[in-house]
Amino acid sequence: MSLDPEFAAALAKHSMEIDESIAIRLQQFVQVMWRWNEQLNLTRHTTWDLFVGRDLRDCLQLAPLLEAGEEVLDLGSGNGIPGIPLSILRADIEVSLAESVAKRAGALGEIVGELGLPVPVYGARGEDLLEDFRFSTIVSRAVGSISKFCRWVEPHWSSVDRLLLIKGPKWVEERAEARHIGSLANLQLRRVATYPLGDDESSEGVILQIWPAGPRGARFA
Ligand SMILES: C[S@@+](CC[C@H](N)C(=O)[O-])C[C@H]1O[C@@H](n2cnc3c(N)ncnc32)[C@H](O)[C@@H]1O
Repeated sequence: MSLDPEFAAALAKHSMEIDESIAIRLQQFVQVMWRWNEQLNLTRHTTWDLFVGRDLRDCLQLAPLLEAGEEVLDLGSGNGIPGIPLSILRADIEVSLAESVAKRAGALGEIVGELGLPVPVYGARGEDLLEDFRFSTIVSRAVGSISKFCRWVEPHWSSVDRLLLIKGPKWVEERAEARHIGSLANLQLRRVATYPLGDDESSEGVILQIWPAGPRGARFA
């Protein structure tokens, strides 16, 4: 398989340099996911420019924040973003996907199967998985507000070290709300990446790291 010229053009337009073998794996993912998108509502990003400018941009910002050997859960994976690109970009981490809508989880299982990726897919609410499984990092995009995440994970901090949440410009209001209602008590929050979103240079994406205050979270402080 060779690189689709429109994908190559979008990568060049957004100044992203990616090893060709990795780009081809990403292309396979997108093509299979877009096929499933004809039956299920998985994404509105159905051009290479939107995939690269929005989805891949977020994944490329997230990937270097993970350490080798991490066990990562993508909570609310939906169309597989960020979890599937992450597993392609970082073969040295273990990625699992949680998706609560059964049809979408089924499609994700078919997608990772077709791509031959070692990525377990759980048709379940991500927070419920924390009863039985441990993950070093939960990653997530477009699933819930900061306070909602804090509430979901609050009983399970013994099963996860930190959250890395991909957020758009509304993160500041979400943080204010979370502080106001006390969701961030006993937690630390730090912005660990900031980057321009798409063509709109005035709009920023961020990645927020949230972890327990005190000795347990000392290595992130
Ligand atoms: C808007 S989509 C986002 C999909 C993808 N992460 C993205 O960024 O494009 C949110 C997905 O999260 C799923 N979801 C919401 N709450 C969840 C939870 N607690 N556990 C697992 N999946 C959840 C929804 O079913 C939906 O498929």
